[in-house]
Amino acid sequence: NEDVTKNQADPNNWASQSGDYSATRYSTLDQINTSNVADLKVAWTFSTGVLRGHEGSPLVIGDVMYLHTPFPNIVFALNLADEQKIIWKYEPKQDPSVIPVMCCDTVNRGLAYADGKIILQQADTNVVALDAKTGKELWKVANGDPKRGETATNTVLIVKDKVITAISGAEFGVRGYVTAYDLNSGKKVWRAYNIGPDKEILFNPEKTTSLGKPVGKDSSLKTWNGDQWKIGGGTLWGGWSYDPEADLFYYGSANPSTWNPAQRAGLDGKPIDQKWTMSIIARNPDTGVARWAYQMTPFDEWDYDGVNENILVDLDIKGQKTPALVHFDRNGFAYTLNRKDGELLVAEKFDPAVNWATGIDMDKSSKDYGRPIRVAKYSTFRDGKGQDVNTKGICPAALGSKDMQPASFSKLTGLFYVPTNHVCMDYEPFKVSYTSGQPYVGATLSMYPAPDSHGGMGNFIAWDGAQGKIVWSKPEQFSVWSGALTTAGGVVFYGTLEGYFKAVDQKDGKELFKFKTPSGIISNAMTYTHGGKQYIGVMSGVGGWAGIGLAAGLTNPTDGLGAVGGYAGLKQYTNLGGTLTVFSLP
Ligand SMILES: O=C(O)c1cc(C(=O)O)c2c(n1)C(=O)C(=O)c1cc(C(=O)O)[nH]c1-2
Repeated sequence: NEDVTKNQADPNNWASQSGDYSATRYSTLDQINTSNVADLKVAWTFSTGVLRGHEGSPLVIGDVMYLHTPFPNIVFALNLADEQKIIWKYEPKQDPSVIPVMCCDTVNRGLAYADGKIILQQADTNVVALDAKTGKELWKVANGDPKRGETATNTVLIVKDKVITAISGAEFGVRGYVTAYDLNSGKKVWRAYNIGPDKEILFNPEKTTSLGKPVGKDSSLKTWNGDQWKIGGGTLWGGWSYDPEADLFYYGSANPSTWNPAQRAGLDGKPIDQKWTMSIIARNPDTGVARWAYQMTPFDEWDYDGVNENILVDLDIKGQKTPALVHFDRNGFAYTLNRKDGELLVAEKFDPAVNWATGIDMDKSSKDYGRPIRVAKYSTFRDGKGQDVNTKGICPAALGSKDMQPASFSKLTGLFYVPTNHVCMDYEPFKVSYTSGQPYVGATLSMYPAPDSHGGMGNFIAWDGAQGKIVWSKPEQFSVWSGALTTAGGVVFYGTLEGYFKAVDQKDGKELFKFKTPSGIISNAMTYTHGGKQYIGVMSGVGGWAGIGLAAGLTNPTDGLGAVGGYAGLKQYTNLGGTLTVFSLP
């Protein structure tokens, strides 16, 4: 979309959730830099009036900031040229019965802007286009049905005249799909499922490839036992990216359901892949047809959803400039692929705790090429005997070495800055039956800091995507559940679950600034200018999966799929909130 490209190219704006189509979250602004960031002061704050987890970030287009909230998904337009006065406020009417159908808090990952329209996807899956000037509703379309377990938390991707969007609910047996709507009318253009028959997943058996080979007929169907695929999960709710040159957009798919692997084994009782869950998929935005796909975790046994963002940068790999895609997966491996054809280039652990696999098979002649090399004792399937057995000490935990919190790529250093988790788990699968719209999980979990390490549950790291190596690592007490921002000022910004907003040096991870905001931070740092002055913004509001205990008032340690016990210590540091804090130099 030309308007999106134009707005993204102007660093005075923060024009889309990921900053640019490549999802680098890098800004060329440098007024605030390593030598003066310690002097940052709060310029202004804004209370959203909503508690629970605040994800995503505000957008800034020219003089206007557009701000969203978790359920009920209120949208504010604030006039930056007139003391942040509220220009308009949009409050959708949503049935609160959607709240218990959301797996991991009532979060929303933010708005999109194009051609004078603000696009919001509400928790109840309604996609709404608002007139950016007036907040008037232009069109509205239901992308799913919460009664079937379908909800929404994602931002949308706008490419050309299409609004591309996702669906959540793999913990409710929802079969995931990606849908394109016409930006001007809201009319549905195409829908592609991630699992099922070829004509529904829009895979071309001869032309869609995986690791360089055509996927062949029924590439998904033949990896499922019977009809399980119909309630098989593989939703998508993470970050998007788009390569205009290849004309491909990229996303990852979530876990197969249920979480009890014994219920998903093949007819012969052996593991089967459950394609295309846990996969990165590259599709054409006009037709939805897949160009390539790569599955990170075949036959998932741990809930290592593959939905994390895919960052598109050109990297020097073995002396060759390569159009790369870099992905930090929940399973603890960072993958570098060729984004044009899906060739696998690098796959290495970015979390030293990872123990469920020793590595990824990189031998092109091996029948297991591209597949994880598993460690039997951390299997929760155990040759079919894992049901009702508590497998202990699996690293990472189900929420992965990294969850939805997006990383950033700095053009200054050529490195990736990654908010990570450092958490392990015990996982006990049990038999569960499917009822439409009800949880379909089938596992009891407990979570704890990675043992024999620094005692904390997170690290903020710098990563070399060409070498597949950690450059530096900064320990954090809790998982870093906030998205990173890098700038040409040499600084990288992120927030912590305790509520600190931090600035560190891209070179060595040295902490240059920190400020305790009113609540834990799970949103993404952003930057913009107004009146020639650079500002840095971040929302606080604890929640998400890691903060679900506080957000939903849960205290039983195994509630919140094990996160309540794991992050119980958070309540000593912070409380619910919903505030935007904007910083500037004095
Ligand atoms: O499978 C799904 O459909 C689904 C949806 C969501 C979501 O929409 O927030 C999460 C997850 N899974 C999930 O596995 C997960 O770790 C997670 C973390 C969060 C969060 O916002 O903190 N959401 C979700």
